[in-house]
Amino acid sequence: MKLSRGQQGVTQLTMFLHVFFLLLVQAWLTEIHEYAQTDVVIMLLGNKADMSSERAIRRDEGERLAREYSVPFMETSAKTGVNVELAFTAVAKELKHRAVQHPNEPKFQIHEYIESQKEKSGCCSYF
Ligand SMILES: Nc1nc2c(ncn2[C@@H]2O[C@H](COP(=O)(O)OP(=O)(O)OP(=O)(O)O)[C@@H](O)[C@H]2O)c(=O)[nH]1
Repeated sequence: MKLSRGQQGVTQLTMFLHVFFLLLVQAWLTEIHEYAQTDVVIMLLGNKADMSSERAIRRDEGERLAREYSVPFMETSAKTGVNVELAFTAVAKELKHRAVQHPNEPKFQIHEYIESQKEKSGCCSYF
């Protein structure tokens, strides 16, 4: 199939933005690891999950980044609300457990919590 110059331009721009966004997320995660306090809670969210065909970063790429930086990953949608509450609840629970951890209590596992609570409707989480 032969693409017109306009189509080629759009394809090149899409590829450029794709690489740009991936590098941007990597840079953010690197900076957080480098400069934030060691006890900071980091979570990678892929928003606009309802627009799966138009996403800038694919789910498997989000999962790969999350694995690389050892952070939980979920896809969310501000439009449908999928996994939005869970993202906040998971971070809140992690912070609460850190603040009031009792010696005999098992450590709160944010990844397991997300796995058990996430909405399955075409969405995901990964650690
Ligand atoms: N369909 C859909 N639209 C969204 C979602 N989240 C935000 N938007 C819309 O995307 C547009 C940009 O949203 P902003 O919150 O301003 O985000 P931004 O970071 O400034 O811009 P983006 O690069 O588009 O994310 C607005 O029109 C929002 O209503 C989502 O989960 N699903």
